[in-house]
Amino acid sequence: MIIVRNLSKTYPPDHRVLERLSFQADEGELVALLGASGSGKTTLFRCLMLKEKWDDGQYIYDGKDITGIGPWDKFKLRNQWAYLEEKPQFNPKKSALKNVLGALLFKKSVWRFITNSVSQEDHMEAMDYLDRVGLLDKAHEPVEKLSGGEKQRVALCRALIKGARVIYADEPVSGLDPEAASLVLQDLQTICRREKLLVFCSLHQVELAEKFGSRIWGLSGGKFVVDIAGRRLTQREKELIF
Ligand SMILES: Nc1ncnc2c1ncn2[C@@H]1O[C@H](COP(=O)(O)OP(=O)(O)OP(=O)(O)O)[C@@H](O)[C@H]1O
Repeated sequence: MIIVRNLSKTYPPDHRVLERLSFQADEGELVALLGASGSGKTTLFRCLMLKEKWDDGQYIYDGKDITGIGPWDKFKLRNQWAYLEEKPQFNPKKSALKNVLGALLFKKSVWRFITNSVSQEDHMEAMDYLDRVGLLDKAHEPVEKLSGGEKQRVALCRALIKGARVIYADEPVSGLDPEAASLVLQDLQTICRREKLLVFCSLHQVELAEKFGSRIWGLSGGKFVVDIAGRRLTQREKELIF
C-alpha cells in the first residue's frame, strides 16, 4: 500500500531529522512507532501525510508514484488519510453524534456540511459507526463531558466515517490512564484488522507497542534501528531505541 524509498527531511538551516528511511507497509498492519522525544515521529507522519516537504526520496501509494503531486491530487489523497492527535479537536459543546455527523456531511458534500442537512440515513450511518467503537450510549453527550479515551474513540469514529484507509495516530494515548489507553489501542487494533486499514501509531510505552503492534519500528538518529514483527523487545533493542 505504501512504499517509501530514501525519505530524508531536514529542518532549516541544517537539522537533519529523517535520514534515508525506506520501508513498505500494507493494509491490515498496525505499525507501532517508538522513539525518544525529538526522534522525529511526528515529522515522519507529517511527511507521509504530505504536510511537510521532503528533501529527497520516493513515495508510492497504492501503486502510484505520488512524490511530486500537485495540490489538488494531495487534497483528494488526504481524504483517505486521517490524523489522530493526542488532543483531538472537536466542537466541545456538540454531542459525539453531531461531531461524527460533521465528518460524514463533509465527506458527502461541502454544501451539505455548510447547510447541515442531515438525512435519516446519515443519522443511522453515524450511529452505526459510534456503535462500532462502543460509544452508542454516549452518542448524545456533549464531547466536553467525555473522558480522554472516549474522545479518542470519537476521533477514530470520524476517521472511519470519512472513509480513511490510512490512520496516523500520533501518541493517541499519552495522558490516558493505562486502562483507557489499552481500550483505545484495542479499538484501533480491531478496526485495523476488520476494516483492513493501515495504522501507524506513535507511542512512548514499549509494553503497549509490544501488545498491540503487528509490527514495531524504533526510530533513533533519523533511522529505523528496529523493524520487527510485533513481539517483546529485547533489552538490546530497547537500548537502541531509547
Ligand atoms: N517545524 C519545525 N521546524 C524546525 N524544527 C522542527 C520542526 N518540527 C520539529 N522540529 C524538530 O525536529 C525534531 C523532531 O521533532 P518531532 O516532533 O518529529 O519529534 P517526536 O519524535 O514526534 O517528538 P515527541 O515524542 O516529543 O513528540 C525535533 O528536534 C524538533 O525540534
